[in-house]
Amino acid sequence: MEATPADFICLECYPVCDPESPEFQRLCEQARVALDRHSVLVLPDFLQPLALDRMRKEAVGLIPLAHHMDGAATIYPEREQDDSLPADHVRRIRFHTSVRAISYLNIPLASPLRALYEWDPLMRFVAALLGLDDIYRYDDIYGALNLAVMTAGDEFGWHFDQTDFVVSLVLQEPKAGGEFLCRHAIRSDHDDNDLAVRAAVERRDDAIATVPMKAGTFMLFKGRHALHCVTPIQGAAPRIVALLAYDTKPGTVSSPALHKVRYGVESS
Ligand SMILES: O=C(O)CCC(=O)C(=O)O
Ligand SMILES: [Fe+2]
Repeated sequence: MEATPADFICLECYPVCDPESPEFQRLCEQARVALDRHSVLVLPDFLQPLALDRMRKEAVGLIPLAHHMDGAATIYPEREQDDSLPADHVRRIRFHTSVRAISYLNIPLASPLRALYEWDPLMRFVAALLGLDDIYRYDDIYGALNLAVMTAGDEFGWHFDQTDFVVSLVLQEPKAGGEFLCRHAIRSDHDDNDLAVRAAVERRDDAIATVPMKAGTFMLFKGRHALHCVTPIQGAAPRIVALLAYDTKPGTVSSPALHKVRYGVESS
């Protein structure tokens, strides 16, 4: 029989289709505490080993379709640089990023990863973890679901996201490095909190969390207000992460500038 998305998940630990179960309720409580304290929830061994292997092999086969983003950007990649600020202002500092991205358009229709992203019970599970009645898949044909491949020396500079929530599924871990660092709720919609942001990027901040990105892990992250980066990859094995994006509003998409830099496409 053909596998369904439910078969891809370790249902014993993560009963995503059984919201009434005590384990589901316990996960929601764990999520509430983790997201409130750190903006990030980590569920290890979420993917079944067989599904993980299929998804990893598929991702490796798609690498030739990836766009290589290699450049420096500020922590607010969506904003125009403000030249009236001093040159060393934290909002003008550029951080290096090198990542190969495979867009949603390039993920085959029969892909198990696509099936999992487009499966409503997973989205309802993510909404429940967030304590929300409804969330929406990101409406971006390139970025809603994408694969990020990073090889030796690659890193992802400090930034904030343009989506409310992202689930990262780790398909392959590097030998070393490639850790996800994040600083919980450092800014709000009304306050950029530049002083605290500077302390974080200079690593003078005890509140920076380090997430171990082990293969099979599900990581739910609130990246719009939490500053984050990925440390340089070490070793021959690429770090491969699938990024599943969601938003509180329907119809949300990334900016043309982000499409250009991340996927190499003109979208306006
Ligand atoms: O690769 C990761 O773990 C996160 C990448 C990231 O922050 C992003 O794509 O915005
Ligand atoms: Fe990000």
